[in-house]
Amino acid sequence: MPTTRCSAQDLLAWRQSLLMQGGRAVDFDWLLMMRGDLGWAAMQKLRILPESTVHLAASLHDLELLWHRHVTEHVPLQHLVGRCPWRDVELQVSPAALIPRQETELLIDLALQCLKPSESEALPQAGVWADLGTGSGALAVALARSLPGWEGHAVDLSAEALELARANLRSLAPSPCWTLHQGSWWEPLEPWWGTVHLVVSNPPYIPRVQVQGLEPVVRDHEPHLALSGGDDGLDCCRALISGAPRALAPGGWLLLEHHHDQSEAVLVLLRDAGLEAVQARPDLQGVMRFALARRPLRR
Ligand SMILES: C[S@@+](CC[C@H](N)C(=O)[O-])C[C@H]1O[C@@H](n2cnc3c(N)ncnc32)[C@H](O)[C@@H]1O
Repeated sequence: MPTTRCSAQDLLAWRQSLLMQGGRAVDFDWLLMMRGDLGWAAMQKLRILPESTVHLAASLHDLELLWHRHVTEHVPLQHLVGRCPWRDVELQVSPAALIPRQETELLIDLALQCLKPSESEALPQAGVWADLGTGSGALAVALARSLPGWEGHAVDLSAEALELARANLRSLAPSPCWTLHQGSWWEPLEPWWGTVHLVVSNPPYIPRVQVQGLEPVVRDHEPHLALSGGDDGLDCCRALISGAPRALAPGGWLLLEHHHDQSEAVLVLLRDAGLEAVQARPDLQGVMRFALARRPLRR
């Protein structure tokens, strides 16, 4: 593969000239890291030691072509490099599924906290988890790695997304503790209804009319099946919550990600479904983006 060797100041001047075409510096530096293998520390060194020599794992020409496609056709950089760092892994990504978002990483921390409310407790050794609307398989990969003794189920309506999830699970969580299912939300898990201890879902939650107003990098390149949540954005949350009391095991947890302005509505849906310990949780900006609840132990 062609590589590049040049001075730090030449690289910075080249970077500046490409940023004049458009796009964000933070995205350009992400491309340098993911395709050029130029880490954060090396990036800082460019400015401190402008005379130093830099090695990139790609040619400047290749990087220019990728940046040009990103700026002119709004192709997500993750699609151009085919990979995306997420939690402690690097996932394969493609137009078949949503690019996993950083905020969704928190859903895993929240889920593990539900299973292990205090530091002194251990995670349960066995159980059943499900990731409904798995997309690239990001959440399923994280659960399979965190809960190795558990049985896992990842569901999606999209066959293409499931193929991507399969590739990620095979390479990042190779133990045979997970199964993929094509179908709608709880429906393919009917044989397991009443036995699922932990369910995570980042469903499509954008109100239909807002989808057309999204940035082209999202609207034109990510599957609309992963984005639109119906007229008010809550159709998928309603389906997930209404099935939860039957499908969860007694005491089992449901954790959902939702849009920035849906917290109250989702909490009401969870309470109305008869779930208990209903709580909202914020993202790193302090915005309530997650909701959790559990099935009561006794009815
Ligand atoms: C917002 S994406 C989330 C993907 C992945 N979990 C993540 O966090 O990156 C929502 C996913 O739900 C899937 N989906 C949409 N409708 C569905 C349905 N009725 N049943 C199952 N999955 C569905 C989409 O195909 C998409 O992969």
